[in-house]
Amino acid sequence: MSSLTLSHIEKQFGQTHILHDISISIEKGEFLVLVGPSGCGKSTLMNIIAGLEPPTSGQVKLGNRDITEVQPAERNVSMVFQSYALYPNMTVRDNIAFPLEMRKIPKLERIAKVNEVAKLLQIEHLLDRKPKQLSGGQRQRVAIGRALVREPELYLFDEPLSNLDAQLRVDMRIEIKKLHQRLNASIVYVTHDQIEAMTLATRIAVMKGGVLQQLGTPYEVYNEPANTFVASFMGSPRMNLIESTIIEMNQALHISVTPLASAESSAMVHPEAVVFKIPENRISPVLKSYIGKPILAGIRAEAIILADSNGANRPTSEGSLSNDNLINQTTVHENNPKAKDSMFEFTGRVEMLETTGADTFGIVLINGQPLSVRLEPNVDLKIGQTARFTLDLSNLVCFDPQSTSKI
Ligand SMILES: Nc1ncnc2c1ncn2[C@@H]1O[C@H](COP(=O)(O)OP(=O)(O)OP(=O)(O)O)[C@@H](O)[C@H]1O
Repeated sequence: MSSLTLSHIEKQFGQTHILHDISISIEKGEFLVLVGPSGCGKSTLMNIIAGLEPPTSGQVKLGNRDITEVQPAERNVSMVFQSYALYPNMTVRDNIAFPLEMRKIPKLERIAKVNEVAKLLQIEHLLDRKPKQLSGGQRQRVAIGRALVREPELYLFDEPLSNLDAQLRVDMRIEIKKLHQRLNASIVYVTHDQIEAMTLATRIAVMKGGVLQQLGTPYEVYNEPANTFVASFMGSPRMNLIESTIIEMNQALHISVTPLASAESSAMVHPEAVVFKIPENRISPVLKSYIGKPILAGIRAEAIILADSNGANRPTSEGSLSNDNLINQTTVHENNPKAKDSMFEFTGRVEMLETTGADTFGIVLINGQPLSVRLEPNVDLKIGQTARFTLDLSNLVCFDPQSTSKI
């Protein structure tokens, strides 16, 4: 297995600029997942790595070898396609053996390698069948087998599971993860599936419009997104981006949630300021220069939990601002010593509830702004009711509304 280095890759098709200055390095044994909206250039980048498409400029290196101009067959890279691309008239055995035959590997060695791969993928009993006698999942295994048998320096997987049904996708995802761990293979993998990206990747490259937005571990892209695009793209439901202003109060920075009145939500704009103290660990030196300025406060749905479904019977505000406005916040740790001091309570009205089985997702209005929250599956809430919620700001991410970058 080898490392892969893409340096300043540009790609134009005629006058259309598809990839802009893409530089990515992966270590030996890394599992890089490329994600991004349709048309952002993921497949074009894969094709450049495979040698199926030349870059307009830039360099591709496999280990220490510059392969930018090397023919696909000479690159020692295996690609697994979404369409499987099996030869319909050949048996499974011959399909898997094909890359070895092309390389003129002696017959006995070929047989041994095919058997070894078939055993690994548990398709030994299918070796004499033709592709049309296989299910989608079995075909995909054969396609993976054909890639494995070559023992390449790098594997490329272009949406390999997208033609499979939901259950098979999950099973194959686990198989691919196990395979990666077992072979310590270097892999570049394209997917539209968030869960695939989060569970398989050692690092994720998020692309938009041919530009690399962020390259980071699943934890980093999920918890420390580089900009609002990554924040919204990674994770379901998408990260809440709450229009707020940074204010200083009692020598501490706070977010003040901007009241947004719309025809439907005007009743839920809190009459008082809705202010939460920003935990120390979430304050970058730059954030201090935003005092008095608007920001977008990024908060994940799971950072908000139901505190009390009977919100109407609890006080909605506590404390006071120097200008005598009331603050709609209660620091939870004042009442519960076990709670973190990054936790606050607020009152919100439930606008929408959606159950997926394992979770219930809700939309709650806070100062007229919709907030996605992740709730227990059997939560006792009704649309239109007011409830108390606990908000944990320990993973708060602030964004500049103009540049959209993380502050
Ligand atoms: N051979 C080509 N000639 C001209 N334009 C092309 C060619 N191949 C791709 N494109 C364009 O390049 C852009 C990126 O395409 P690409 O297939 O790389 O995107 P993608 O991110 O893989 O999309 P999807 O997720 O839908 O597969 C698209 O606008 C596409 O129309």
